[in-house]
Amino acid sequence: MIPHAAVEDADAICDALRDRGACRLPAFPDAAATQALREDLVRLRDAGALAPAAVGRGTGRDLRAEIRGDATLWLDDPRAGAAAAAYLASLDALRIAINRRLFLGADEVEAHYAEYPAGARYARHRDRFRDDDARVVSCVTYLNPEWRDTDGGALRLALEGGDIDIVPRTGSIVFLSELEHEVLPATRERRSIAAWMRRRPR
Ligand SMILES: O=C(O)CCC(=O)C(=O)O
Ligand SMILES: [Fe+2]
Repeated sequence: MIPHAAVEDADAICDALRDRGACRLPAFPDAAATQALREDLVRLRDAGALAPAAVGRGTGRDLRAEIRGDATLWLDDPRAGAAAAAYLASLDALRIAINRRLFLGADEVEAHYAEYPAGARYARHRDRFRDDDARVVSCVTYLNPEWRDTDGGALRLALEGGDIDIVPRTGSIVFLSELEHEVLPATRERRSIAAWMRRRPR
């Protein structure tokens, strides 16, 4: 089991990150914000603003849908709506609260909308690159209120003691960016925000 916490309860979130490497935030963002984010993502998708995500970095960057099949847009893109700005602000407040307790040195947040078409996946990976330890905490927010357990698309997170599958319905999960995880294919479109608390490049 991954501990659950309210986004305001930074002590509980940090205890869970320290003890288990992960914490669920089932009510973050609230239902109205979730709806607004979902509508913003669908609007952007319909406007053709999402682009297929690449894997690797620098000269190793490549489009490989068999490894990673989502399409994304950064929330700080000028085309993103007011809901995206509000989400980034609440995530930054969470970053400050976590940083104060765990001394992670995370200076900023970054986040992108993601849409996985039916059948798309993201193979097992870490969000923290081998040659770059900028990302310290990952936060994934799900925008699929109507999701059924049988729709697939779980986030499979490798915790000490074994893998845990998270159903991508609503709410968020925060976890240490060094943990391995993967997105399993779903039978329908899967919408989310992937966000990171990171060290500023120096
Ligand atoms: O959508 C998810 O559940 C996880 C996405 C992910 O691992 C990533 O974008 O790095
Ligand atoms: Fe990831």
